[in-house]
Amino acid sequence: MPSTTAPLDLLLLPEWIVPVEPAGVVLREHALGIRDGRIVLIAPRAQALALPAAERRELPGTLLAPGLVNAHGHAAMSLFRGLADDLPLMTWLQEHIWPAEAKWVGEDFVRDGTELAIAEQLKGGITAFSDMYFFPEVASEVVHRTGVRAQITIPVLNFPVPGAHDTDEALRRGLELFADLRHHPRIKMAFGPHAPYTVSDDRLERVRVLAEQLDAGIHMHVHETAFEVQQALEQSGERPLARLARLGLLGPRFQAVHMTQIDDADLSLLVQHNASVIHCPESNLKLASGFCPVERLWQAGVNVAVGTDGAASNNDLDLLGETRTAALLAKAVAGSATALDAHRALRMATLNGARALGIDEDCGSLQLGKSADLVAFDLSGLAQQPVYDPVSQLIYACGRDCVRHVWVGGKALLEDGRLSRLDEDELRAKARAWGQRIVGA
Ligand SMILES: CSC[C@H]1O[C@@H](n2cnc3c(O)ncnc32)[C@H](O)[C@@H]1O
Ligand SMILES: [Zn+2]
Repeated sequence: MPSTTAPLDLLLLPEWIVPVEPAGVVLREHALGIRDGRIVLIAPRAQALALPAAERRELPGTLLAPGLVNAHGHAAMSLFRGLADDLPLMTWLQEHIWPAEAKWVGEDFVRDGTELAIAEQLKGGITAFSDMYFFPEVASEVVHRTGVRAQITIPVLNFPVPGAHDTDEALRRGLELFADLRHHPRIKMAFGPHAPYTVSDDRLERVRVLAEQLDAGIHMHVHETAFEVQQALEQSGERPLARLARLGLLGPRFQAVHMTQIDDADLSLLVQHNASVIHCPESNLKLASGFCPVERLWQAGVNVAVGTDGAASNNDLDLLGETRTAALLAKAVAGSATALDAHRALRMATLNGARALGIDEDCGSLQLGKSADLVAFDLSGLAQQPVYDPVSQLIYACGRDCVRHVWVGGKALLEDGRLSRLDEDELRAKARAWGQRIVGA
């Protein structure tokens, strides 16, 4: 337990604090204190100002919230942003993205692409993200170095992938990484079988056994399109989610990404196994994949988180914008304007994401003892006036330009909109050089 007497390292004095848990609360005239990277105080301003603190930071006009959690993405695909637009999923994947990955994805690509993605995400208020890509050892090194928090997944597919000739090699290397990072304070390893249509039963069974042994998450694209479900029914007579349930993969650690197709039996399986759904509305819209019935899931008690997917299908890593899209789309899909209100939308983008990734003991809400993973949004701009409900303003009237400061584990990674550990000019130059190589080839 944090000491109650030692001086605070940092006392933040924003206009509003939105802890997310308890739900619906907005604190005014309050302060948040940090010691040793953890939240140790949330108290009325006057009371907090009486306490000793190494640094006090007035944040007038800002809303302090938990850092956003991007629960699904392919970080290094930031270097493929805009490479193949306006195509349906399977054409996009099979005719454009997989050939490009076979040609370009190596350690340097993953290092540079992941750095670019982390920079973009921090500038958008994201303090934790899930990464489902290749060379996880390279991605995790970048996460370690840049100070952000992440779930890194081990790729599992039926065919060779960049960085692994086969599943044996991918799992062997992945397990080494699990062991190396077992006690890392900010990196959590998980398994990333790509999708039901690219991973065989025997491979899925190996993933299940290993995930059980290691108490690790399983992160997978599932029911992304109606075509995926239809094809599985034609080939085997079984829906993909039902197959995963039969193979024993579903459980509280299972993270089903997309789920645009949900019948009553699918919903029962998700509820029964306490699995999470990760909703990626903009990728689903752009690839015309379908609509995830978020309100129906929420009302049934399913944990729904939100993700951007990769920058090649979105085309940005803007979780605040994604959450706004999710809130608007949920109303259209449910046929009800009360679906996914602003407070629940923020919860989906923070605590639900942390819960899906199994890191909610550490982050996702502003509660005593949790890591100080925070974002300060500036609501003083003209486009945010007047402020009746700061959470409504955040979800419906703010863009990434409102993100002022970001802390992870109490360390400032974005200060006044500037990255403290990454050089933007260098990132821009590297990204442009990759773009020139890729289009010039
Ligand atoms: C080890 S998984 C990485 C693999 O997934 C591909 N990918 C990116 N976005 C999607 C998507 O929306 N559906 C299915 N597959 C996707 C990515 O290009 C990598 O090959
Ligand atoms: Zn994806």
